[in-house]
Amino acid sequence: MTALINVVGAAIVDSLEAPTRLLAARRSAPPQFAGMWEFPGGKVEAGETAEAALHRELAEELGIEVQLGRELESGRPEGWVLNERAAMRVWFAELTAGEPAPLEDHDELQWVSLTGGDEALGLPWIPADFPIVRALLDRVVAPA
Ligand SMILES: Nc1nc2c([nH]c(=O)n2[C@H]2C[C@H](O)[C@@H](COP(=O)(O)OP(=O)(O)OP(=O)(O)O)O2)c(=O)[nH]1
Repeated sequence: MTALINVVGAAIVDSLEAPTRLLAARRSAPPQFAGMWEFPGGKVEAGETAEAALHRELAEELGIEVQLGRELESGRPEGWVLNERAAMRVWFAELTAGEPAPLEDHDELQWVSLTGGDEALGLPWIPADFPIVRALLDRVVAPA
């Protein structure tokens, strides 16, 4: 059996304390994901912690630094299942430095409302991300 690919993603919100908006990112590559929205992030590299990988990916992709908040629990240590080969852990995050820009892998960024109905769910996310977005909306409405 091949080990799962560990992916990390950030749910970047305007405020960890009282989130009202989420920063979604539209992928520009590879072709099967281009045009779909996702949580910025990427694969954890060998010898790297998940949190360090997320900070690295956010710096590379968006040119930002963040403070990580709590993890969006999936109920499994490996995180949210993306497909038969990969799972993604997702953390809430708040900007601490930089202005997000689509430097790498994305061609558009958009702040979407987490409080005004289903704006976030209206984006064409990568299909595997919809349960994650729904869980995030539930968490924001009813914080743990
Ligand atoms: N970053 C991210 N990847 C996601 C999400 N949903 C989802 O299915 N994926 C998939 C797409 C890819 O198969 C994989 C992550 O790969 P990636 O291309 O972002 O990773 P990376 O930046 O390290 O890229 P590379 O070194 O392989 O080129 O997870 C998501 O919300 N965010």
